Amino acid sequence: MTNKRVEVYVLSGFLGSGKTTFLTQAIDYYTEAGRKPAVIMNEIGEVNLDGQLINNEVPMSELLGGCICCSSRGDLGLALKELITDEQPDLIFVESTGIANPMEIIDEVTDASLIFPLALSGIITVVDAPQLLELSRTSRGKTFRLMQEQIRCANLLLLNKTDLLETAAMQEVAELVQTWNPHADVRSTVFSRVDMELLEGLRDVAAGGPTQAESGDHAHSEHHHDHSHEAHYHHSHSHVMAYTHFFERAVDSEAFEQFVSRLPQEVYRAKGILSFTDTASRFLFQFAYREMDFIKITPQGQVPDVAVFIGENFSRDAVREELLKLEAMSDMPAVK
Ligand SMILES: Nc1nc2c(ncn2[C@@H]2O[C@H](COP(=O)(O)OP(=O)(O)OP(=O)(O)O)[C@@H](O)[C@H]2O)c(=O)[nH]1
Repeated sequence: MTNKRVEVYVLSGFLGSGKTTFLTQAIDYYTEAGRKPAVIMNEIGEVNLDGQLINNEVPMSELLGGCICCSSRGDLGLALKELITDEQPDLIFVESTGIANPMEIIDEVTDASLIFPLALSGIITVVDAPQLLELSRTSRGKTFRLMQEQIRCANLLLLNKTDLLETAAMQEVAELVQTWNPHADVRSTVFSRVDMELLEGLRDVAAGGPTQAESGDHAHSEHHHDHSHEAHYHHSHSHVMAYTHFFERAVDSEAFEQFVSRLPQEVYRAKGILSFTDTASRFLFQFAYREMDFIKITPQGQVPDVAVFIGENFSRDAVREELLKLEAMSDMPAVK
């Protein structure tokens, strides 16, 4: 009976670090190996855009419009139960929002494992290595502390986007991360590519190794702290905000690119699905840590033209105004 427990992997990492990039590869790996993966995705925006990148044969449950760690306790447990009952997967990946504190999620998964046939098998944190390095040199703010927390609880750490770093800088990030979490298996990655067999080895650690034992204690004490005192940073996501824009009209691709490149520094993540007046295909657009990326897609199901902007204390109105101006230049209707 105990062998039949569904393996649950918590995937954490700051916004845009490469979690979905990792997830698509993990899904391919397990599907090819004849095992059935399922996914729970949590997005702070009102639509799940990352889900578009996931093979539509993979059972997926969505927790939208908020952060797992702030939404009512039990939502994640319920989603896990439903997936297990309805789909009988072999393993489940829980992709948290980039702003979630994984401690709370670990807490919920372990709570659920008391009642349902599942086991927390690994905590994988994807780190945007260049971003962490810059933050460690320049700021000690909330984002930095959240990243630190996400790194501390992992048993597999992917130092991602190393294609954007020199060797010396890479060394600096690796050392930093090692001091915060000496227990984790740390790997440098480009586009989150890693030998997926590593995941198989995580189970032993998660089953009672130092990382999990520490995280467990931590989760409980932090949790207690949150509810009894002034909101702790990871529970007050008030500094992080999102604006979701549903398009009425398709916009010009170049004008849109220019608009994205002019976004204020405070907007550190944006993504969307768009139709352009000057392209035949629709595009999934990504903006993370000031880098822009457009991928041609044919969305599954009915997905409207939409873009989500995530950042700290930026003006939603200003972003909206700019987008409305772009829309005003077009007479081609958007997909709604
Ligand atoms: N240069 C570079 N870009 C990368 C790498 N890994 C991922 N990216 C890009 O970074 C962007 C964000 O990647 P995602 O996998 O969507 O990140 P995420 O963590 O799922 O993002 P959220 O769901 O918003 O938190 C995409 O445009 C990726 O193509 C990398 O190693 N190097």
